[in-house]
Amino acid sequence: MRFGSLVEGLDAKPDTQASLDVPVSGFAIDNRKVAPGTVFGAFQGMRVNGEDYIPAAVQAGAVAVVARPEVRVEGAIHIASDNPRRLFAQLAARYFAPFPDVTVAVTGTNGKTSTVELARQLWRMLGHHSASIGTLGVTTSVDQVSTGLTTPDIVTFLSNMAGLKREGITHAAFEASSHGLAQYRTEGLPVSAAAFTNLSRDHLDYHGDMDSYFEAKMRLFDEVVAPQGAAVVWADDAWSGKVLQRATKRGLRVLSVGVQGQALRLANRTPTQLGQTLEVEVEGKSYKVNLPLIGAYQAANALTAAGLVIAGGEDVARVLELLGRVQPVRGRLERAVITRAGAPVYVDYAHTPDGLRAAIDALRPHTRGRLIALFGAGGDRDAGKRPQMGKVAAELADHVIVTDDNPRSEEPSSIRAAVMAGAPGAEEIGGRRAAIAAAIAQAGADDIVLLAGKGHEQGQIIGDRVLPFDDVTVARECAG
Ligand SMILES: CC(=O)N[C@H]1[C@@H](OP(=O)(O)OP(=O)(O)OC[C@H]2O[C@@H](n3ccc(=O)[nH]c3=O)[C@H](O)[C@@H]2O)O[C@H](CO)[C@@H](O)[C@@H]1O[C@H](C)C(=O)N[C@@H](C)C(=O)N[C@H](CCC(=O)O)C(=O)O
Ligand SMILES: Nc1ncnc2c1ncn2[C@@H]1O[C@H](COP(=O)(O)OP(=O)(O)OP(=O)(O)O)[C@@H](O)[C@H]1O
Ligand SMILES: N[C@H](CCC[C@H](N)C(=O)O)C(=O)O
Ligand SMILES: [Mg+2]
Repeated sequence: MRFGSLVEGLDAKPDTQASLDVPVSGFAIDNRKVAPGTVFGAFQGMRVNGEDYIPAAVQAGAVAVVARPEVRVEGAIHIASDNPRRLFAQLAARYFAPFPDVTVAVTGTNGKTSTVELARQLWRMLGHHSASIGTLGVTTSVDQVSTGLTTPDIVTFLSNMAGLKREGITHAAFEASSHGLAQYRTEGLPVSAAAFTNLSRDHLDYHGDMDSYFEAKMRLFDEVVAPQGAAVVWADDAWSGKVLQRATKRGLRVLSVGVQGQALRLANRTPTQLGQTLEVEVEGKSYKVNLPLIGAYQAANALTAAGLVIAGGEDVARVLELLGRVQPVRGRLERAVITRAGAPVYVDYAHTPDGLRAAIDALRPHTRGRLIALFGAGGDRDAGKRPQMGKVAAELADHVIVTDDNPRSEEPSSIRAAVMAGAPGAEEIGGRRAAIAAAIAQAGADDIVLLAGKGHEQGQIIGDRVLPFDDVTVARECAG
């Protein structure tokens, strides 16, 4: 592919008279990944300034550099833009195309992974070749490959999407995290529908305040989803009204979902032993759904996923019926083991105050005795959420154990202290294995144990080392 054809028609200003007729062999945002023929995106980051690596990228063979107009580029074409991340995404998308025919995105503080995974499963049961991209990696019905981040960088994202298309995937759902949206990591390809799950405290270390965090997420509806696209909005969140306004203003086809939803109205929800029964009203008709997942939050994610699939033209009755056959999502209210005493141990990815509330609320109807909640808070992440997580747990659980969850570069005991400050009466046990062992030893026959915060994660990040750690395995070992 020639660079000139990639730039054609885009609002891009090559500041050179040199020929644009050069072959392009790839795209990179990290100079260490530049090979001869690469287009390099030079962006100002949080940690370092990618513009400083332009000479190294050119040295390594970059043929063009996408960067701000004021930046100096020598020895390669300079494609200048005031928003280089966006332009880079547009160029890269042209290079990597084609993509799966139907692509949908999910944003929100909690529920993205569950929603994209359930959408993938629904499509598969409808007979489509489907995939999801997010925290669990790239998932198809035959494969799961981890990418490290929820929203991978733009080059990984677009090349993964193109790779899926080559494998025959026609339907793909991806998570759009607020970091990813702010950094244009998931742009360029046509997105036919976007969903909003909820908004609550997280990531304020990066976004500053809730309004900026909300705005970052709204780029999905304002800019990323296609102009003729659909917005699926969980209607029962405090921020939903604002999202609905934005989506309507953009002229999107709006499907609101939930107790206050108009398109899919949740008229009733009754927990059963292994799941829940939902009564859903659509265009005046009532449908009964036997969802084999527990928890109000998973009902919300399941209906949001159904909304995305229905927005793509699938039959309502069929989609709602298929919700009765979905599989659990890895690490989201996953039952790891039943202890010798008879207490079920659940692993969940709750890592925010709201997530913890949702996880505890989900388990409460299934608890006859005490609900024992164990969790920690991540290091080098939003510190303000720590006492709030403590407070939610202390209020809603019968016993709280505060332990470690990826301390990263921080001192584990100070993270625990910050959580403990919000959780009067909690027990502090450093070292996650010892804490899990203690929780399991304390649980009686009627009790239930919640291990929150790590879900599917396979490691404990201490300093810059990742030690193998899996809550499900450790729970089984401690219960054995
Ligand atoms: C805060 C954050 O989101 N950082 C991500 C972001 O960094 P950044 O743009 O600020 O980049 P930077 O490291 O300052 O570097 C600036 C530029 O210089 C380039 N560079 C850098 C060094 C070098 O030697 N050569 C070079 O070219 C980099 O590729 C980058 O383009 O872009 C980098 C490249 O893609 C990511 O690796 C990095 O993720 C870091 C590791 C991270 O921990 N991110 C987390 C917070 C994250 O993104 N989480 C979200 C949300 C999870 C959730 O939903 O809860 C996620 O989507 O996973
Ligand atoms: N709809 C929801 N409402 C409230 N809490 C939820 C909801 N969905 C999930 N949660 C809580 O958040 C946790 C993470 O869920 P999930 O992985 O689906 O979210 P996510 O948005 O992908 O998270 P991340 O930001 O880490 O990628 C769950 O384990 C649960 O505790
Ligand atoms: N995607 C989230 C996951 C947090 C999970 C928790 N285990 C932690 O490490 O804080 C983040 O990077 O903030
Ligand atoms: Mg996720």
